[in-house]
Amino acid sequence: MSQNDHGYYIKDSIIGGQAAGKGFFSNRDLTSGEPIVTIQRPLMASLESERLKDTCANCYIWTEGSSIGSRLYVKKGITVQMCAGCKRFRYCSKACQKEAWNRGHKHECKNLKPVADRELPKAVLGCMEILVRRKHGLIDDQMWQLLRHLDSHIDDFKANGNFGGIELMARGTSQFSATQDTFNEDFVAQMYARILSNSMTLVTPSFEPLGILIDALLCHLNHSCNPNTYIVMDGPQTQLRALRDIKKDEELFISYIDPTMPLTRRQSELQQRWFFECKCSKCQLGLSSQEDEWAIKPDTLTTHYRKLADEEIKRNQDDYTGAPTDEQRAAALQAKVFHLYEEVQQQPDPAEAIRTIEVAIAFCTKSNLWLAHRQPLPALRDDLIVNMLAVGNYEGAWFECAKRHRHVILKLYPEIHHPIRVVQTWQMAMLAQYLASAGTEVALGADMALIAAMLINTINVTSKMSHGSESAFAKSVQQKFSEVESELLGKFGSKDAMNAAIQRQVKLLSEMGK
Ligand SMILES: C[S@@+](CC[C@H](N)C(=O)[O-])C[C@H]1O[C@@H](n2cnc3c(N)ncnc32)[C@H](O)[C@@H]1O
Repeated sequence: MSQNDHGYYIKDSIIGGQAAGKGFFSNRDLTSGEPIVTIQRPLMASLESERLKDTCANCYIWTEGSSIGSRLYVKKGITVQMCAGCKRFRYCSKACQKEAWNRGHKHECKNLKPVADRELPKAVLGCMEILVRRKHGLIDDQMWQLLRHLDSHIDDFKANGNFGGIELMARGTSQFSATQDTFNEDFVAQMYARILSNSMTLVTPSFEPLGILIDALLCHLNHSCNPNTYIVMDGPQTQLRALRDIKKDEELFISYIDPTMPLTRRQSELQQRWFFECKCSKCQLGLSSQEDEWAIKPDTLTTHYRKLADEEIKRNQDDYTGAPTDEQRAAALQAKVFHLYEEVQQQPDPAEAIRTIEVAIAFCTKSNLWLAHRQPLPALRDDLIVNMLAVGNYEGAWFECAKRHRHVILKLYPEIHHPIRVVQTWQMAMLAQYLASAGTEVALGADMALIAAMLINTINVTSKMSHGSESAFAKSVQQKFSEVESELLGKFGSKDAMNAAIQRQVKLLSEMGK
């Protein structure tokens, strides 16, 4: 058992009666929102191909892609310049370029030059970085041993038929990194497989995905669909924080996946990517957790939807056995909606995406089966908001935000500082502010500036818990709060008058989300 004074220790873990390798445990009582581990920079982080074009490869500032002013933690006018050597990585400043150069880029830049116009997957680039840095003495023995002890799941990759692809990628990785003299092909294939099965998603402070990261310490965190901690990022700084109060010696869990998905989706994603059957406290509830709750009993489906479900079952016969049951019908309708949801993820045109989302949402509501918090309905609504903002339908996006605020957020993210709850509420606040500045009359009697102020006031408290008061995100919220407060105080004359006016908007906000 390795002990330390950071709030955690690592030891063997048993989850739902099955061995789960090593895991993190708390070495004292922890309070909700408390930081547990802070890593200044993970061992390796690698950007998606698309993000290489607009994101600093050192501090991971994403310069583009803002959803209506909610990314105020990004300095205005910031741009990235391409490395003149490799023509692949971009940096937001000379200082960032220098830091990356000294961290190891100087040993790979010239090798990447001949393949400048070739797209290389993030895992290949990440694996190259690790091999090059170790070859040149830039990863110490202790970190290297931790990394080497991570499970590569090679046998699982062999069993699922993906090992051939791994060998191919590993060959390219060896060649492009010019490390064949130091590591043999088997070793590189194992390292590549370790990256695939142990990496986490690199995200912005507002949870937009940027790429992957590997950290040999954080990789020891096991998964639960009912996690008691979460990871938040602030550029390269990666922090593990408590989602709830945690007792000494409890295991610390993060969620590797979206834990709001129904049981079968969660299980199959965990099995496919991490090769285990989840027996966490939520999975042990089977179909009786809120993620698998339907609005009506499947045996009360209308004839129309029963017929549609039977057609789906017939079309996908291999997935079902015996005569259709009511539960199978509900599962078939769910599979159909997930299919539409997956179509939306591949759709680059926002107007087309909106059309598909509206079909899927109408299917959920007209079948009467879906509760507002049952997936993929909330995920479809999130995508609807993003795509409506992309086409400039700010009012439409507002009403979807109001519905999410009223029906979904409290249910899926009950903790006041749940980072997704904080970020979604912040997006909504910034949208309200935009509508106020545009003078849009959203609803009779609605004062969008006051609604924005009310939401910003809440987030000003909760973002300090979710992200930490020193984070760029919480600081940008604090700054916005001060601006809004002084503006409104000027208008209302006193805090009491301002708060009374805000209170009158609370009911209206709820009504807008009906
Ligand atoms: C990132 S590693 C976590 C650390 C791992 N336990 C170890 O000892 O290296 C991911 C692997 O841990 C195991 N694991 C994580 N969460 C689990 C869970 N809830 N139940 C069973 N195994 C789990 C699986 O083998 C998974 O592929």
